[in-house]
Amino acid sequence: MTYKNLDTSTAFKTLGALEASDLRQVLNPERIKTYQVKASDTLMYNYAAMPIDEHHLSVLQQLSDELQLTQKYQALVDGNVMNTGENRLVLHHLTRGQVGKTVEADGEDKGAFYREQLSRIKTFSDAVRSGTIVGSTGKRFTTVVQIGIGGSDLGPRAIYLALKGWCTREGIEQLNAQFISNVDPDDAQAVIEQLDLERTLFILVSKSGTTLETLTNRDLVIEAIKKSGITGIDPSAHMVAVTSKSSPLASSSSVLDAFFIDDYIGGRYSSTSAVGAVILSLAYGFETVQLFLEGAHQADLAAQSPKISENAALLDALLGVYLRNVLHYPSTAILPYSQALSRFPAHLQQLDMESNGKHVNRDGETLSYPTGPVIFGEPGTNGQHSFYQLLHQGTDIVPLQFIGFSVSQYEKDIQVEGSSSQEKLNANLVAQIVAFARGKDDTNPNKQFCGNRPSSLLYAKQLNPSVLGSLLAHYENKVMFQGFIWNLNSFDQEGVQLGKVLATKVLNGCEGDEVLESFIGLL
Ligand SMILES: O=P(O)(O)OC[C@H]1O[C@](O)(CO)[C@@H](O)[C@@H]1O
Repeated sequence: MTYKNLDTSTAFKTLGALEASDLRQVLNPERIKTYQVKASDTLMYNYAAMPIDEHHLSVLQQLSDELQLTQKYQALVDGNVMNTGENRLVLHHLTRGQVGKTVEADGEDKGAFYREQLSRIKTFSDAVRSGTIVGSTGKRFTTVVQIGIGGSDLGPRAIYLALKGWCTREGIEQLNAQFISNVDPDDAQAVIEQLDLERTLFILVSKSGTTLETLTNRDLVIEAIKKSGITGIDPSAHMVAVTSKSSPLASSSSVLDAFFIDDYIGGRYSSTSAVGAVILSLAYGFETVQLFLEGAHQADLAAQSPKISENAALLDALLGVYLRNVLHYPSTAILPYSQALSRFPAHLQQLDMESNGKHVNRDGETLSYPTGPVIFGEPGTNGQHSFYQLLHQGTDIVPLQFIGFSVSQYEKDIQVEGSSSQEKLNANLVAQIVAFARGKDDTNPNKQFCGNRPSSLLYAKQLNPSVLGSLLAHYENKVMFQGFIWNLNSFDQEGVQLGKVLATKVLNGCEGDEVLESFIGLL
């Protein structure tokens, strides 16, 4: 297998010479029906509103073949060292099923290790949910609070919120879940204020076991429990850990139990490991976790096909690179028309920007082309009343990724003026795609919409655990393929270190406790 920079590729040069399709002209019903690929059995990727035609597609296929993108994916799932910066395997796919070969590392079968953790999570969460395991004062747990940051917060929080409505309508018994992430003491305090501590189980999540924010928040919570004045309450009976076996947390005796991941699961790729599974299983039950993992596994299997006509993640990745490196668009907006996905753009922000926000290739050589775009987003229709003005009429073109569902989660809706709220939501979704693509002429330049603004659509019937799993894995695989295309290592994050080092310097007494004083003191 060969690794090479994008700008040395023959197919990329051919791609650059093609003229982009004009979306004001090309969007038609036939194209909408045919320009789509299954991301899994339940999730579709539609690219009718992308500025490309059959010619571009055939060159994108050549680009994929030339850069051996699916072979690289196969190498990854087969257990090769793909995180070259940290000399690690990349195994998050194994947390939801077997895509490649059996992987042996650290003297064990890694698939068996992740399955064993899942089985322990099932046993533990069943016991908590049934009341077999109770708090230190004998009361049943009704609330779980995840303490973690970055990948130990964003993905789990996004998936928890994404499934609440579905689980409620299904009648699934639920434990309430809350999250503490920021080292800002107000974040923890706002959560603690609302808790019945006797009925609360904290989940301390840190792969490294050394993250300053998480350890500080743990201590803050322990202090709050100790100071609560509740007779007989024991903080260690109200806390479990999710960490790696080599972390300092693993040997801590001050937790009720510990569940493990390892160095081969990157934080932003850890939602389907114990990092996401513990809270999801406690809150919604293990069956919900299983459905979620199966959906993710389906998308992983679909990502193996070398044909872009069968591989939505691969095609989404290639089209994203076309927009970024040929049309030079610097950002991408994620626009879920689903309130349940309110934190999903924030998760994708970390996934994409921490993975592919790199300026050197996997061999450490400086790249001469742009890599990962800036990612941002909000659910529709809220975003429409906020930043869509710039998207429609601003001077930058921002590619858009819409996400939509036919049926709401609670399935409770009313008709107002002849339509339901869900119909209004989806009417807005498709109206936006057409408005961005086609624009509108007007004699008043202020009311002119230039159009020709690209978008794609991921859609399914309803946001359920399996669809959510597919959606999550689709994006993980898209980001991975883009990393291969740009010849990056998408699995380390050295860019977050410098700020941590300088903050520690300030804390170690470098200078002052006022913001400006410490700022000057660092120079
Ligand atoms: O799970 P940990 O080790 O506490 O790390 C939390 C987060 O910190 C980061 O390393 C960035 O600082 C992320 O990649 C990670 O998700």
